[in-house]
Amino acid sequence: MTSLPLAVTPGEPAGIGPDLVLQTAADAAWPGGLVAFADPEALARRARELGVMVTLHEWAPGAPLPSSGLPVYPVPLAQPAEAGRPDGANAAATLAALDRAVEAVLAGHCMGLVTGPLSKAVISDGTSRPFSGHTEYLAERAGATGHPVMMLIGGNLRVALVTTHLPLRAVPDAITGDKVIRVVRTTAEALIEDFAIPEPRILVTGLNPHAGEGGHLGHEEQQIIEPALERIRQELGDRAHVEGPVPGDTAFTPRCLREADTVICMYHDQGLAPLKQQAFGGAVNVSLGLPFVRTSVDHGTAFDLAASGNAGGGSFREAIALARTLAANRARATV
Ligand SMILES: NC(=O)c1ccc[n+]([C@@H]2O[C@H](COP(=O)([O-])OP(=O)(O)OC[C@H]3O[C@@H](n4cnc5c(N)ncnc54)[C@H](O)[C@@H]3O)[C@@H](O)[C@H]2O)c1
Ligand SMILES: N[C@H](C(=O)O)[C@H](O)COP(=O)(O)O
Repeated sequence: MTSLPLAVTPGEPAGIGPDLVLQTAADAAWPGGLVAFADPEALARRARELGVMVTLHEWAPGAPLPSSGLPVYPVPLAQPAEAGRPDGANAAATLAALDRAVEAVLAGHCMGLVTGPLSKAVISDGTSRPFSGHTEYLAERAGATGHPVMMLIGGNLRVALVTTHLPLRAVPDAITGDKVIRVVRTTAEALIEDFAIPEPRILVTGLNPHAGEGGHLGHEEQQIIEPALERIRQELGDRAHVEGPVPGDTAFTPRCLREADTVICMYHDQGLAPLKQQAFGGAVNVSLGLPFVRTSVDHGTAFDLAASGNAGGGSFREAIALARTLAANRARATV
């Protein structure tokens, strides 16, 4: 299993995703083991723009990997990709590349999936289907019965989210007891099985300032989060230690973090702002609770940097390394 390649999708073809894939493949120290699902002509053009030398080899699932260069499963774009100028006409092909990569992973031809950044707006506008993010889309594609959890890992933080890509106004209604329980359960199971952390310590934040201040600043803690945590504590028993709800600011103080393996936050920016402040450019996004390993970068499409050669590849390299570790841990856990 761990000798299989990783499937990689460069993501938005006008963004920096193709740069990261090509620069990684051109690195003399690069040991190989990636297959790109992308338009070979678009990759070749970006390589020329970057001045990067990489030989691209057409690849099909099950075929042997070339001894050097970058294997590519071809997924043609509708229009030539212009660096920094996203084109909705390419949105369907960009999603198709993701679909082919997921199929290759599910069919056992690749050990996991590493995704480059997509623009949710370009995909939504270009395909006329709402696209809120890879996490939600992959869950749908993979037919996961569970509900995948978005976790970002960087610096000394692991942050998981109860709600992900939705308007802030919709967040309180989206936080239900069942959802809190599912997210804590999925996070605990992934920490134990994928990350090999026995008895993980999980800190769960509240939604409101000061975790609701005893009901004076909001009722979600008393009415929803506390009862849900009580139920999941009983379910998990000694397998994990769940604390909370703690105020969202206090959760990120050094003392709290020393006592936690993961912080579960109620909404996107409550968790990702502290994480990106600490580790942007070197952190990894991982989808917990999927039937396969999927990691991604911590940054977006950075249209301003596409084809400039100035896109940092730290997060992409970490995403590849973590995908390999998680795949190896999963393989060990299933023998
Ligand atoms: N994994 C993903 O698919 C993913 C993650 C985050 C954002 N996005 C998408 O990206 C788009 C743009 O989002 P944004 O502008 O908020 O964030 P962004 O990460 O694209 O850009 C924020 C800033 O960081 C810089 N930056 C980003 N990546 C960098 C890198 N590798 N090296 C150096 N500098 C880098 C950019 O130049 C910009 O100044 C949105 O459509 C969003 O949905 C996708
Ligand atoms: N929420 C992520 C971030 O801010 O880094 C990002 O948008 C990617 O999410 P998906 O992996 O679901 O596309």
